[in-house]
Amino acid sequence: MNPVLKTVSSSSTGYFDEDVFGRICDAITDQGYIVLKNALPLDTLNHLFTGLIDSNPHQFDLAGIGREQDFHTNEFVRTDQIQWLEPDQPFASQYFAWIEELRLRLNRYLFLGLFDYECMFAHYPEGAFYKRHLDAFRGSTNRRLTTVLYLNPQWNPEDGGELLIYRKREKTPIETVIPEFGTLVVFLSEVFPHEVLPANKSRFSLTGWYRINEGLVI
Ligand SMILES: O=C(O)CCC(=O)C(=O)O
Ligand SMILES: [Fe+2]
Repeated sequence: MNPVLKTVSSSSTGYFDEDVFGRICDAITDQGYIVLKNALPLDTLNHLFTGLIDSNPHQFDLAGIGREQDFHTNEFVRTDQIQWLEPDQPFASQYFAWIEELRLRLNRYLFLGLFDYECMFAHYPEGAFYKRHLDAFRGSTNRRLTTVLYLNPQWNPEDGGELLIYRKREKTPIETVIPEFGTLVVFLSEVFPHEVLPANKSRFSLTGWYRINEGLVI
């Protein structure tokens, strides 16, 4: 093997950067979250972006709060639109392979017991927002780890749309994330309140959750 490639392992769909997985596992252990630029291969990002721009905007539904019987929309809390992603969509296969590899590492090193993963494209039209919230839904604790991947080429700081991450009961954010193409955020879903500020143009993210295998706690 080429020594330059020694920290890179291959999969059926591409190459995994061991260093990136190690940094995510370390950060989740030490501080519960991480913000990383260019964590995923460019090829994987480009496939997702192609899938996103090919998708029919009418397939985006107004996002709701809560799940199943608890589901309702509330324009005072969030005004984004969403579309769930399925693993059998070809443009998403590399992404799901990467996510699965990360799941295995997190379980191996952190014993998180992550069982599966669900994700959605979210479209925030100009002016859309999502007020401060926690991702673990009321009545359910099975979302354990959140991932947010941004797919906005040529995003400038003055375009707004930042993700603010807080510690519970604190008003000053610990992180202000600019939603630039390729930036990935991973955090413990029940631990970090966060919010999306309005942007002055369309903003796209791919948000997902690793879940543990627990039933609803009602
Ligand atoms: O798009 C983002 O920056 C975060 C979205 C979010 O918090 C959510 O969908 O729960
Ligand atoms: Fe969220």
